[in-house]
Amino acid sequence: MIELEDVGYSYGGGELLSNVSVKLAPGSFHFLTGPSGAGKTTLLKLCYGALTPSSGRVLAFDADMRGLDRDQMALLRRRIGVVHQDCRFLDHLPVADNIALPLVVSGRDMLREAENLRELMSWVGLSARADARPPELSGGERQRAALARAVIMSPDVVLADEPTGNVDWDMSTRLLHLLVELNRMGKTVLIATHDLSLIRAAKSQVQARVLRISNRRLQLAGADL
Ligand SMILES: Nc1ncnc2c1ncn2[C@@H]1O[C@H](COP(=O)(O)OP(=O)(O)OP(=O)(O)O)[C@@H](O)[C@H]1O
Repeated sequence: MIELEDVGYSYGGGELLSNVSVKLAPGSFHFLTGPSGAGKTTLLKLCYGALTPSSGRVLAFDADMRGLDRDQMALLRRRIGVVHQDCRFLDHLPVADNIALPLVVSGRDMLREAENLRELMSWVGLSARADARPPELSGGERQRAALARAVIMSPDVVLADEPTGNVDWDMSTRLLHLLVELNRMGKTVLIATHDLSLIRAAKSQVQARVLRISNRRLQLAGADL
């Protein structure tokens, strides 16, 4: 699905990632962990083409991202749903409209999509909050809305950047459960998190590989988490 081949990433401040190779196989579930500033968000951005590697290459659905033109990239990005760390809502629009935004942008017939949107809002438990504005939402509601928006285009891959940041434990496990459900539906899932207790909680629900960024390298974490 998504494959990083010997990827390095450098910026003005120096080399952040070095010789990173990983394959997110179809239907797999991965956690990505590591200390703050290790490069988790950067690695996610490389996976969905928001950043270009300084060396090596990123393949998505067997295509080298670097060789894709704008339209091809746009099509590819529809197959990858991203839950951003900061949610990124349009605060003047109701929650339902924010969730539906990817449909609108891609020119879908919103009348035909209405049922899809209703079902998705119910799945994340936000039916009663459809008309609220994002600033009125709690942290957990924001994260669930961000998850709904990430999957409204039925992507094959879901990349979630700290989806349980700023929510309590009950909400963290609820969000985790939603991501596990997506995986059971066949989606490839990658969650970046510094929360090791979340990773431990997932063990009884899903077979997950845990990747850790340490000293610019990506390693497979052992069972000692
Ligand atoms: N293009 C860039 N220009 C400047 N700084 C950058 C750039 N790319 C990454 N960085 C820096 O690299 C570091 C890694 O950032 P990143 O957000 O990927 O880490 P992270 O592991 O997700 O951290 P956190 O857990 O705190 O979210 C940060 O210090 C960031 O400021």
